Amino acid sequence: MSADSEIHVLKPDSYLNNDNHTEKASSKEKSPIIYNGKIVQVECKVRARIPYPGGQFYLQLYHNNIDSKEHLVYVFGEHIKSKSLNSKKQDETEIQRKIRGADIEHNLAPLPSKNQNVIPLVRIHSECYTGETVSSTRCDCGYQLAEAMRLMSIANNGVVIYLRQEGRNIGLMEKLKAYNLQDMGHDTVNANLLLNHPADGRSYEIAQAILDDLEINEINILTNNPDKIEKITLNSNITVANRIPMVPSWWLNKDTADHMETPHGLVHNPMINYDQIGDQVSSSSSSTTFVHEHTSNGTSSKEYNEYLGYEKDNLPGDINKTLSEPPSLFSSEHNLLDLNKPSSSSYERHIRPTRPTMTEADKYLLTKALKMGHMLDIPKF
Ligand SMILES: Nc1nc2c(ncn2[C@@H]2O[C@H](COP(=O)(O)OP(=O)(O)OP(=O)(O)O)[C@@H](O)[C@H]2O)c(=O)[nH]1
Repeated sequence: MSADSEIHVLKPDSYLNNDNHTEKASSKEKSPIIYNGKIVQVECKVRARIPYPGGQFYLQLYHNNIDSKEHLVYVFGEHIKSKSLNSKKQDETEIQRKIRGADIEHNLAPLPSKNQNVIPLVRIHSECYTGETVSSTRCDCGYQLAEAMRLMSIANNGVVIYLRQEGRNIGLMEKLKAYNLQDMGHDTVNANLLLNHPADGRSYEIAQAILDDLEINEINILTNNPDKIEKITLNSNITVANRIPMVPSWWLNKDTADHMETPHGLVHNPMINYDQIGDQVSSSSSSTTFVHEHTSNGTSSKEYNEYLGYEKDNLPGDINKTLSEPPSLFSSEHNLLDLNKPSSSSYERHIRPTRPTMTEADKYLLTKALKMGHMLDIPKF
């Protein structure tokens, strides 16, 4: 079942047209958020104003009782407040409160009064050092973050929950190994499986607790990932009012513009034999498992691999077999930045131009659509 069958889908532009805004529903009764039998608790330790090329937002740093990571939140809009940040601490002086950023308002931008009752845009984003900091063009993470921030800045009503789940929670070291496996011809899913990691090992209880801390219980979510929608609403009082697709800008050129008009599902592309790709995804409550090795009629997903430019079937299996075979490197792509121009900010760098040919990021996106069930229609290349 597609998440879109239950959730209204909005195009980013239509969200920003105030006529399509949905008013906040009254809050429902709350139940505690549980992870491994433990009630999840989060606390916003500090909040600070961040000026950036798209405007200003508040960066909030959280601690929690589940892991030792410092999860972050980017708040767009003065009206979104943290309960834990602003709660009174024992023996705290006024200056100490100010240094934590409690109760401080900077009047970041004039807030259109009607936005205050509107369901906020929410992006639950997993850390991607490679895509966001060193601008790897092997994924769309940097673009997604920049685009989410752009939309929230315009709406002046949104929250990025930035979870420190590098590499879909396998960590940077394992992710770099996965990068090497991708250079040997595997896609991002198979690379994880070959390293004995789940294709996607993330869960979202901490994000649920952060939303609760922000007193947000109804969201307009920016995602293509049905698993994320399912997990953020699981056993919680959070409801998703609308989904705003995160279609990469370079998939929205004139040749591909019509793909947004199609319902979720794959646009017919003569280069792919969809019948032979078979069932792409089946979900379990703990992790997502992928059905891709063979289709129900026994044929392999060879066409899928060929389409993406992978040389062989390259299905998860014996890692020694992988290592005994010579790496097949993709051609490198250095045409995204004009190196003769002054260096642009990472925000600008991720707003990428239209691309005529299939890149490594396109292959990553196709793998997400074809093997991970992401709700992305495929343009013609
Ligand atoms: N293991 C692994 N993780 C990756 C790779 N490329 C990006 N990531 C991680 O994938 C996460 C983002 O997941 P995606 O599947 O791209 O997107 P999503 O968050 O599930 O879905 P959207 O909400 O639609 O963006 C981040 O934590 C990235 O670090 C890769 O090649 N291997």
